[in-house]
Amino acid sequence: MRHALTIAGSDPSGGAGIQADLKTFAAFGVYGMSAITAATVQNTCGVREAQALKPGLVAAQIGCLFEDIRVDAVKIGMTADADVISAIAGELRKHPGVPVVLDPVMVSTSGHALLDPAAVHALTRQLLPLAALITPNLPETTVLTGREVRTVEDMRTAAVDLIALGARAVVVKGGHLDGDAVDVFFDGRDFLLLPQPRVATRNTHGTGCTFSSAVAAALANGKPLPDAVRVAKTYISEAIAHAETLGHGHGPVNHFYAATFGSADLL
Ligand SMILES: Nc1ncnc2c1ncn2[C@@H]1O[C@H](COP(=O)(O)OP(=O)(O)O)[C@@H](O)[C@H]1O
Ligand SMILES: Cc1ncc(COP(=O)(O)OP(=O)(O)O)c(N)n1
Repeated sequence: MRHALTIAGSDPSGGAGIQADLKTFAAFGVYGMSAITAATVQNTCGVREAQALKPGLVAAQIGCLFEDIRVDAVKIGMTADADVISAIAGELRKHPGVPVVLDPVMVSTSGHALLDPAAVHALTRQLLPLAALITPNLPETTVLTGREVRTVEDMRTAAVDLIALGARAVVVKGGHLDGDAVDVFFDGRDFLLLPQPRVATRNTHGTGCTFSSAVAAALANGKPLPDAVRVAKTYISEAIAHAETLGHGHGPVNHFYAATFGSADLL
């Protein structure tokens, strides 16, 4: 069995953050571990509060897992602030062979900051170079590149900018586009467009977390990066298409459906 580690914030409602990541790892038959960066108070209606853990505690969680259990892939989600980012980078630099998927989580759908805006520089300088793949959504791509991104053509241009910034490969996610949900993969050489019809649903809580942890799980299972991205896109598309309404706001996606009746290519 392969093993993956998520370094992310906790979502007590179970739709996003480490809870979504661990559900995704299980769907891919991957043993999941977690290092918590922050506690949030949130439900399907939004994030009310978030508090970062002490950086030393974040580093200690990561360190003690690597000491004990082989880690085949890492996913990074909410990093909260610059000190936590330095702590994560310090630990991951000790394990350069492990593929890292960085989801540069900045703001929740409900508009609550999940990353101190002053920490964007630390994220770009310290975490981006460690990542095999980064997976920004459109607003995060704008923050990282300074470029307004509205169309698939803008996404391609921004992907080139992100490689120039030091990313090894990127998926610019198109969940915030008008029209189809097209994601753009670029590894500095080849582009891969991942189109899917937009599902008309409110239940999109945790879609970015689920997508990035699906890529990490597929990498842990030994898939090459482009295949990992393709299977992750299939997984999130199935999980969104079959999401059931839960709570009063944006409900979670359906991991059970995607794992059981979705792509046969997860393992
Ligand atoms: N309504 C939707 N229908 C189909 N796919 C979607 C929908 N919303 C998001 N996606 C897909 O979910 C994944 C996460 O994208 P996005 O919502 O942009 O991330 P984030 O949650 O980080 O904002 C991407 O693959 C995106 O294309
Ligand atoms: C703890 C925690 N981490 C990340 C998010 C954001 O989740 P994401 O999948 O990027 O998008 P939305 O759910 O905000 O659409 C979160 N809410 N909580």
